[in-house]
Amino acid sequence: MKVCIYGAGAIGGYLGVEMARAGADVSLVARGAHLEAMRENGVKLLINGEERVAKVRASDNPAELGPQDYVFISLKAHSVPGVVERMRPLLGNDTSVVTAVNGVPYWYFYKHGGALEGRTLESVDPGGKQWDVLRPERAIGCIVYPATEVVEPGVIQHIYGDKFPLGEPSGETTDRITRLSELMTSAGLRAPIVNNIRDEMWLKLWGNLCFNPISALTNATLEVIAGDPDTRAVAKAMMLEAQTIATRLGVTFRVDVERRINGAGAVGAHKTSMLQDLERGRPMEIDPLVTVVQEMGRMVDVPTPTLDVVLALVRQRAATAGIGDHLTVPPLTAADLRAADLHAASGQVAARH
Ligand SMILES: NC(=O)C1=CN([C@@H]2O[C@H](COP(=O)(O)OP(=O)(O)OC[C@H]3O[C@@H](n4cnc5c(N)ncnc54)[C@H](OP(=O)(O)O)[C@@H]3O)[C@@H](O)[C@H]2O)C=CC1
Ligand SMILES: CC(C)(CO)C(=O)C(=O)O
Repeated sequence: MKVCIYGAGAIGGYLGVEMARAGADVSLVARGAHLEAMRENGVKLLINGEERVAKVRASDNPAELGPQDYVFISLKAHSVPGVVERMRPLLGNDTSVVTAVNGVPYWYFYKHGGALEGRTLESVDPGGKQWDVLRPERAIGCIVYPATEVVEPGVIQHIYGDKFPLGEPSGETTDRITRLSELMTSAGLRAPIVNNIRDEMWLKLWGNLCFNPISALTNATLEVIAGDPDTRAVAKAMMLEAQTIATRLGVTFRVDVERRINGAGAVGAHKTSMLQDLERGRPMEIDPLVTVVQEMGRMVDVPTPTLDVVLALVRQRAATAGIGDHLTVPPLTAADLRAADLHAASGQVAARH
C-alpha cells in the first residue's frame, strides 16, 4: 500500500515510522534540516523507551513520489492552503486524502446534508482551493489524539497516546477506510472507524478553540487555565458558544462542558501547541481552530461574543510577535482616529473588520 505523509513532522513522522514498520510503502514529504536528517539516517521514533528507525523515501518534491493510495496531511493546518498545488502529483484516481490535522477540515460540509451542503470555509480553505484540487470525495477524516514532538532533526519523541479515530464524511464504512484502519491497527495504532467523525472532531476542537488561544495570551498551562476560576470561566463561555453552533449543525457532544474542561486540566502542566508555536516564533493555528468557529457561527446565526474577544486578542498577539498574517486590513492610524468622532471611528472599525 502506497502511503505518503505530507508534512512528516511530529505527528506525521510518528505515523510514518509505525506504518513503514507494518509493511506499508511509505514516503515522507518534509523540508529543511529535518528532511536532510531523515534522508541520511532515516526517521527515528523514540517511544516507550525504545528507538524505532524507518529508512523510507523522503523528499520535498511530491512530483518524485507519484500517485498514492493514501495521502496523509499532517501539516499544521494553516500550511495546507500553501501546498495544495504541490499535492497534485500524489493524487491518482483512487487516492484517499486523510486529514490528520487539528481543527475543521476543508471537506466539513461534504455529505453533511441540509442547507450548508457543499459549502467551503474561507478560514481553512481560502477560495475553496482544497475542495477543488484535493476534492472532498477523496477525504477521510482523522482525529489526532496522541502528542509527539520533533526533538531534533530526524528524531520524533512520542509523549503519549496512539489513538487516531477515522471516519468517512458520509459516516459509511467503506472498503478504503477499512483497509486504512487495518493498516494502522497492524502498525500498533488505535484507528477505530467512527460513523460520526464530525462529533469526534468537535470534541477535540472544543478544547483547542479555547485552551490554545488562552494559553498563547497568558503563557499558562492546561492545568492552570482549567484550575483558575477566571480563565476557566472564559474557556467555558467560548465552549458554550461553540457548542450552540455545533449543535445547530447536528453535532452531539458525548461529554458535558465541565467534564471536558476537567479532562484538559488533567493533562497537567502541558503547554498547548499554540503556546509552543508562539514561543518558537512559528505561525499559530489561529484560523483553523478559532476563526473557523466564528465563521461557522455566522453561518448559523449564533453570536460568539467571548470567542470574538479572544480571537481579536490572539490575532493581535500573533501580529505583535511578528508571526501574524491576520491583519490583512491595515489598522486605523492615530490620524484616522483624530479625524473621526468616537462613534464614527468604532463604526469604521466594525465595517473594516
Ligand atoms: N504534535 C502534536 O503533539 C499534536 C499535533 N496535532 C496536530 O497535528 C497537525 C500536525 O502537527 P505537528 O506534527 O505537531 O506539526 P509539525 O510542524 O511538527 O509537522 C509539520 C511538518 O511539515 C513540514 N512542512 C511545513 N510546510 C511544508 C512544506 N511546504 N513542504 C514540506 N514540508 C512542510 C514542517 O516543516 P517546518 O518545521 O520546517 O515548518 C514540519 O516538519 C497539526 O494540525 C497539529 O495541531 C494534534 C495533536 C497533537
Ligand atoms: C494539548 C491540546 C489537547 C490542548 O488543547 C492540544 O491538542 C494542543 O495543544 O493543540
